Amino acid sequence: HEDNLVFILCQKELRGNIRVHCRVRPILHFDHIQGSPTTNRVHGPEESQETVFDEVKPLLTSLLDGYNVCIMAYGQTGSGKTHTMIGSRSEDPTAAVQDSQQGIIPKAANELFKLISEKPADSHTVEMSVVEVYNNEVLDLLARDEDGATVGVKREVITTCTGTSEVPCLTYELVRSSAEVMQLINSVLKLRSHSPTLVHMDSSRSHFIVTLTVSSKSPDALWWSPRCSRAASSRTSSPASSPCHSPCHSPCPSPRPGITQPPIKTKLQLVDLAGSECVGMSGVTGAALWESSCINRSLSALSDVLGALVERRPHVPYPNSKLTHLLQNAIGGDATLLIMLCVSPTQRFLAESLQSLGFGARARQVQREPSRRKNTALKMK
Ligand SMILES: Nc1ncnc2c1ncn2[C@@H]1O[C@H](COP(=O)(O)OP(=O)(O)OP(=O)(O)O)[C@@H](O)[C@H]1O
Repeated sequence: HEDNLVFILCQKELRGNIRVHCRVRPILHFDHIQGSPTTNRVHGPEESQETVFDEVKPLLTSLLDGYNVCIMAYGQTGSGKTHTMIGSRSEDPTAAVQDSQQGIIPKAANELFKLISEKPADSHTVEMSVVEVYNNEVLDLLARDEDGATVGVKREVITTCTGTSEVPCLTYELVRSSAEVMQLINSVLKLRSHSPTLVHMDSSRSHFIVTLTVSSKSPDALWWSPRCSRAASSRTSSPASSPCHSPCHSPCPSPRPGITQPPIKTKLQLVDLAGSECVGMSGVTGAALWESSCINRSLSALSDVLGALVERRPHVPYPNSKLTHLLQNAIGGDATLLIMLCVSPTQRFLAESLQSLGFGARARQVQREPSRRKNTALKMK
């Protein structure tokens, strides 16, 4: 069809270890798509949520094997990032989303708890945090007011003495099932900023980051009922981390030093980025224009970070934006990182689609240390 694009993706250098998939959202009169090695995988418009998730599923196994994992959706506004990460929302917010319409986050939570159920009882606990980065501020979406209602509370990102980034006082909630994960996400999604634009009537104006921290006891510690889990059964602040600057952090005590090992913690970060936007096309003004400018600046900071990593520069500008500072451990650290590029294959969005593919190509050129396993003794039958 003359209005649509056929993507012919080609790439000279494929040297990095960041995986990049491209998802093309369906449009009317779509003919066909050709994929090639710019990305590790191209998901055509006809591919279901299930098929997309099949590619992601093995990462959940590696999470339980001791690797940090980050899955991030990137793309222009309206290209299908929220559809890919969370899934289609029904008109009726109280209605359950059909399995076939669920995105990566609910499916990943489901798979994670399925895998945990196959492990020895009480060997794993999962805590969850949810933040949004809105107008370059980090908001803790699980923080509650005195009536118990979730309210976005501003938090800072700091660099710890080990050079990693950390959010002191971030709220973590213990979750025991994928239903609990989705209940919490649905309760905070209403806090996420949305605005109508000329390109997308329900455009997300913030980056949305769900983190599931899995604590796994080493096999020799299974007899031990950890005091940490007692703390985690109520609401906690920053228990999953070791921020040396965090005033809220109280390290989990080892009950018998020298005999048991503390639990190993691995993180699954699921990121629905706000969409890059050409303000001329989206027609935003006033507060929405400021939001767009913050979104575009943070995405360009993300691209700068990738550029610095590609060139192996001694200084990587993570602190230039709250988004990159927050994602520092996943982008430059030891996490297995999958970027899902979302594109709308129409002539009208050619420049945005090329920009997204350029971002993906840059990510593919980053050569990082191979993902590191937290503890080789972790694998439990
Ligand atoms: N692969 C797909 N299959 C079916 N519908 C899709 C697909 N991708 C996107 N859509 C639909 O397109 C619309 C826009 O998608 P979505 O809200 O996910 O965009 P977005 O990239 O998150 O936008 P923004 O950055 O502005 O928030 C939604 O109605 C969504 O259901």
